[in-house]
Amino acid sequence: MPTVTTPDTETGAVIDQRIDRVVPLTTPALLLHELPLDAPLTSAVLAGRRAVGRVLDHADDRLLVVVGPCSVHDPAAALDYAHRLREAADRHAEDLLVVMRVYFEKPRSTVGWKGLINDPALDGSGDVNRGLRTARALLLDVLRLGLPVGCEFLDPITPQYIADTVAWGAIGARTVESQVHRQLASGLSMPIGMKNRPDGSISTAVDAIRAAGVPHVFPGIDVSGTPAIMHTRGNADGHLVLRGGGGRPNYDAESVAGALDLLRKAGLPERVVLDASHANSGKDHRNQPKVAADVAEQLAAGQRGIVGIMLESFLLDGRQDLDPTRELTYGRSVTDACIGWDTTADVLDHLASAVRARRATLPTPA
Ligand SMILES: O=C[C@H](O)[C@H](O)COP(=O)(O)O
Ligand SMILES: C=C(OP(=O)(O)O)C(=O)O
Repeated sequence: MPTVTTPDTETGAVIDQRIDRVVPLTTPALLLHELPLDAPLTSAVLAGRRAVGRVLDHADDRLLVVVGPCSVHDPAAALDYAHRLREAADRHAEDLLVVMRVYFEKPRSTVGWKGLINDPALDGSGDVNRGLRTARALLLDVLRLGLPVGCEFLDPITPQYIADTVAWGAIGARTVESQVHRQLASGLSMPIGMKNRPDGSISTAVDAIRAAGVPHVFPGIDVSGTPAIMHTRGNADGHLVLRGGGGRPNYDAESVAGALDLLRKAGLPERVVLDASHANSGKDHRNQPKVAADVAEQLAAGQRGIVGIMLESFLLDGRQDLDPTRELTYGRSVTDACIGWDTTADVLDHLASAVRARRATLPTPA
């Protein structure tokens, strides 16, 4: 055995020179014990994942709709939103598979609020223990309402605390090239959407789907919170999410055809989810219905490669700044601008009728 030498830390001059303080983090097992996924909810999550998988595999001709706030900052408002979404999801169940966006981790271009898990008090105090508890409690509440949930996985540790509740996951535009995130996706139990890079590169996301599709070995934590070597099986349900980038949208028919061609050449299933927000809307929420209308037109024309759409939507339209000196407006996003509820309901109606039109283009079974 080689001798393990540790640096001389007697003077405290070697390690943690830029760590201000260290606070104990609860373990995943403790949180799962406190807020368990009971048997009916477990069945609901499994059913949600299967349903998403069937849409991705074209075994179900509905459209996956991942819709909800850009970020959750107020669990009460998110649950209020979930009640409305649940009604709409039921109404459109024949045509749309609605998954609620319940996003707790925000990747920032530079700096900014990093989401409810990181900072549940919205004031920079960073009470991650409270953030994880609040996030998990809300996820269970949304599941109890009967909605599958979707979220972005950003931190490689947090999935052990919440991933059991999630039916659809995303690796975001800023991390899609990261080996850490591709490895993580290879071990996640739900279908994972890989977003194209912020500069518009689609091939990076295609590479990510391929990388996450195979087994990996990497250091992580197990459910007890113990450091562990994770041996993954690979995620066969990886798929591309087009969100625009490099100053250009990529939801249009020509971009979709190009992306499907890229997937085919890479030997991957030809399927895309179109994000109506982010660079596809130029970050202006008023453009999201226009993007959705274009997507609806492509669906009605018979485009089967489009398996889903993402919408950033909340109770009220637009966005507001986090300002400690002012009370926040209830139901309005504190990150990207969202479409409000009434617009969302119209967009869902429009998409559902486009799915029916696409269905009508199918040859009638003999
Ligand atoms: O979806 C949310 C934002 O687009 C993402 O977190 C980046 O935001 P930022 O560019 O404002 O930091
Ligand atoms: C951050 C997000 O998107 P993107 O990674 O496409 O910027 C998001 O969907 O919240």
